[in-house]
Formats: sequence, structure tokens, C-alpha cells
Amino acid sequence: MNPTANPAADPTANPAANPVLEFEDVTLAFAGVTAIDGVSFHVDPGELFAIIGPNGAGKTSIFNVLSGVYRPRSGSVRFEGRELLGVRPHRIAALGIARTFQNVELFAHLNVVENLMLGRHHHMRCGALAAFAWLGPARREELANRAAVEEVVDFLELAPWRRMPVGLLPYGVRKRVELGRALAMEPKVLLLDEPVAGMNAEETEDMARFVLDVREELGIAIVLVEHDMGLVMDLADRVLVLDFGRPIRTGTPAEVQRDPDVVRAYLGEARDHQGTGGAA
Ligand SMILES: Nc1ncnc2c1ncn2[C@@H]1O[C@H](COP(=O)(O)OP(=O)(O)OP(=O)(O)O)[C@@H](O)[C@H]1O
Repeated sequence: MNPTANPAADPTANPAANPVLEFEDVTLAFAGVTAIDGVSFHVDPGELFAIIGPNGAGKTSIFNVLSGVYRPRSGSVRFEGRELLGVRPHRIAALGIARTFQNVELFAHLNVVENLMLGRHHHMRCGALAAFAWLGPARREELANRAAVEEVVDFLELAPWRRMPVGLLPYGVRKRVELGRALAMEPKVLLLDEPVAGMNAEETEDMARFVLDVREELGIAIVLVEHDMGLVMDLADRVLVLDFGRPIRTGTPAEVQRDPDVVRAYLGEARDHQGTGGAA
């Protein structure tokens, strides 16, 4: 995969081209720990932007700020130019920022289609009474939501499992259902928190293909947090490297891989542990 094939891969390209997401000089502190220390980055429409760093570097904290779970001490977070700080998580999701989690967070006893329908929550406007009575508008809405879910089922090739309880599915398929639930929200930005953690090689390859399809076919911007360096370097247009909450470098995969500070702080450490260029 050639990261420069995508115009968004050029970090100098189009600085004025209305980023979909802007994270500006954000600092987040817990008692005694500065989890995010003056971090800035932007994500362009349709870009695949990765955030890497050792354990505890602040990656998940950035996701929690982006999705409104944590409120930073200072800085600004904008989505399509609109300030997100102070906006509640469900509202941020409704605006178009969907998220998957490090650990699969699905309803194990519900089947695939039912879990995906939960992702349609923000698109449901009719009240429970109308839905119960199966009245005209409620019926139309339900049918539209079901059609949208079936599109996701097809897109992620989930048809063989569509009526199976999620708790019975192989791990790799459950992670795919979680991606599906986020896609069912029809987001403009997708936050993927370690989408291939715990997967075998085949599951990782499948997930990588679906992540690329999401960007290329659906045009959704993706922020990817992942420890699998091979995957990050293959998929990302640009990469932000963090260490102890501080940004070390932002650039194309090729640029960050040859940055001596990055190698010292992270990639070198991973090489020492694994004897390869990859990290687990
Ligand atoms: N709710 C919290 N209360 C206190 N400290 C926290 C909280 N959340 C995160 N931290 C601290 O903030 C720092 C950054 O944590 P964070 O989980 O964002 O790192 P990470 O890069 O996602 O790590 P990992 O790769 O292990 O998931 C760590 O020192 C962590 O202990």
C-alpha cells in the first residue's frame, strides 16, 4: 500500500482545507498525571490519521476528549469548525463522531442485526408509542433503519451471522460487529481504538481490509489508535507519535519511522523487544 497515493498523505497539503476535526493545544490532567500535554493535530475529510505511543502515552485519553467523556483543562476541540468542549457525549455521537472500544462493547445476548440497530438510535425520531402502534411514520422510519443496517451487514460481510447472538461469535467477527454498530450511525468521523488487538493474522488482515474500505468507499475520516505498527504504517496517511502525553512528531509513516526521537521513544523500544520493526 502506498500511503502517498492518497492526497491527504501530504502533511503540507492544503493547510486551509477545512479539516473535519481540530484538536488544538489540549491539556488534560488527572490528580498528579498529565495525560495529554499540549497536543495539537487536525484530521482532513477522508483521511486516515493514526495516533501511536507506548502504554499510558495518552491515546485513549484523546479519544475520551474527542467523544466528550473527559473535559480537558485547556485547549479547543472542533468538529467541522464547531467547538465540542462542553458538548455531551451522546450529542457528539449524534453530530457524527462514532467510536469503537478497546474491549468489545456489545450486547452479547442480542443478535448481530439487533446490535447494529442500536447504532441507529440517533436516527430514530418517532416516539415509542407510535413505534408500538406501528403507525405510518414509525413504520417508514423502522424500515429505513433496517435497510441501513442491512447495508452495513453486506458491507462488512456479516450475513452468515446476522441472526446469531453476538456472544457466540468468534472474537474477530465480534470486533467487526462493533465496527458495524459505529458505521450504522453513519458517522463523518470514526474513532477506532485498537481494532485488531487480540486478533490472529487472518482476522487482522480482514479488519485492515474493512478499515480501508470504510475510508475509500464510504469516505469516512478515521482516527486510529493501534499498537500493531505494521498495520499503522500500512494504512495511515499521517501518524501522530505521543510519549508521556506529549507530541513527539506528526508526519507520514515514512517520516515518523525515520525520526530519531520517535525511534528512541517508541519504535526503537519495540524493536528491542521484538527484534523487528513492529510492536505488539
Ligand atoms: N480516569 C483516569 N484517572 C486517572 N488517571 C488516568 C485516567 N485515565 C487515564 N489516566 C492516566 O493518563 C495517562 C494516559 O492514559 P491513556 O489510557 O490515555 O494511555 P494510552 O496511551 O491509551 O495507553 P494504552 O496504550 O495502555 O491504552 C496514564 O498515565 C493513565 O494512568
